[in-house]
Amino acid sequence: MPGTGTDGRIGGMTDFDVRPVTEDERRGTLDLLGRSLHTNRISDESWARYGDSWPAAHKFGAFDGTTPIGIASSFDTDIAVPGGAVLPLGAVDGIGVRADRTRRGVLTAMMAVQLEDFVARGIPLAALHASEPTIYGRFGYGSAALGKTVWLPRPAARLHDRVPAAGDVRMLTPQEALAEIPGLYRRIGLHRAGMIGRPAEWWPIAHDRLAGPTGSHVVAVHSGPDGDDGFVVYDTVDRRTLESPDEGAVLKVRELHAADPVARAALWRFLLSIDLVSGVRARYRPVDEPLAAMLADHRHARTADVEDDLWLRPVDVAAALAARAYRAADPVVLAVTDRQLPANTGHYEVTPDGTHRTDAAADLALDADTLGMLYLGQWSATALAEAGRIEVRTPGAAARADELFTTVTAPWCGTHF
Ligand SMILES: CC(=O)SCCNC(=O)CCNC(=O)[C@H](O)C(C)(C)COP(=O)(O)OP(=O)(O)OC[C@H]1O[C@@H](n2cnc3c(N)ncnc32)[C@H](O)[C@@H]1OP(=O)(O)O
Repeated sequence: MPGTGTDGRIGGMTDFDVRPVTEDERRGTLDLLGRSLHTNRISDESWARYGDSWPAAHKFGAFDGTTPIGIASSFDTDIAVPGGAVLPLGAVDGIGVRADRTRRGVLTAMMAVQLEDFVARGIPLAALHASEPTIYGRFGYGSAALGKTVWLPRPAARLHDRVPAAGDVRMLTPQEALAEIPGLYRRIGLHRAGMIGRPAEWWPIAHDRLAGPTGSHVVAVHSGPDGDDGFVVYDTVDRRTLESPDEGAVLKVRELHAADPVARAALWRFLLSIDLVSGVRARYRPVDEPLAAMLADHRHARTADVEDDLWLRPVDVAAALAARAYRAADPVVLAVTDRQLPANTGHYEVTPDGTHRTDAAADLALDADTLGMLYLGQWSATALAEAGRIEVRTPGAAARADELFTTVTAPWCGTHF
């Protein structure tokens, strides 16, 4: 069976075996993950509520005897790529190594087994959100979609009069949200490269934040001429104190999804209309969301941060390159080097009509993680060459690659996992 029997023995200090997690080991490995991320031990009550979202499938643990010392988890879903195709995705949603066993190769062994498993199951792309940006490049993951944090102060920030906005916004009870939002997310669809499907096991934790005992999230839905077409999930942090009783609350947007610009504008207009709020903060928004242009005074859309959001790993380079669309331009030959999955190492010709392996000389040379950065269109080949990540072997080839790979819309994931 792929993924079993990887032994680790580093300097005689650590002995471990990487193998699939069994049913009985689910809770122990979730606890281990929680400890590594410095969250609380999972209570019986929480386990009863969302233990189902931690199935044994697609989890590999590093074990010292029967004791888990590392966990690498993923779930199967799909991802939209430039041009609109949707590809199977291994969504890596939980990585952790026990604090007394770090820096001895446990993660390295688990990542090798997880990648072999993706290969064996024919999954062409893997993705994750990184706790630290220095960890995953060595395993072939590249920062593929950025997200911006915006701050809109109230009451100063308001939409200008020509922003198209129609329809109604209504708030849902937690029970209505649980029933309606998964279907609405599906109907809105994966309309940007980088968006992923949300399988059944993704929802329970989100549900817990809505309807669980500590649930603080609020959901509002937009309805247009064809029915519900957008939703926002937010919560608030009260900043009123005795010293400043009028400070108001900060409204934190957890997610905002809309099928079209009208629904999106109406949801922003709604958020900016809520009383006793000193400002609206949203993290991981698409970098090209035109909030500044939507405001009467565009300086009130303050971009507080732009950070790495989705990291992408081409697992099957030929399949991944063949699946996305390219713009009209002269072909370019890429020399890809993949240290973890050497079968990917080779030359690929990219043309507007498709891609194929070739023996032709390469115009540009790059590693698998850099291909992950280039793939969704977030970074230009020119920028990656200037940053020393792409070696230009044929003068002018980076500009040609830019013409082929550029996308009009920035990639965006919009789902935390
Ligand atoms: C997708 C997600 O779930 S993101 C969440 C990731 N988890 C966490 O951040 C929880 C806290 N951290 C941990 O559990 C561990 O430190 C891990 C999982 C990040 C790393 O596990 P380890 O077993 O220590 O990694 P391993 O020993 O295989 O290290 C491999 C290489 O990566 C480097 N590395 C590992 N972690 C880090 C880090 N946090 N920062 C910088 N370099 C790192 C190591 O130095 C090593 O480099 P080398 O090959 O040049 O010697």
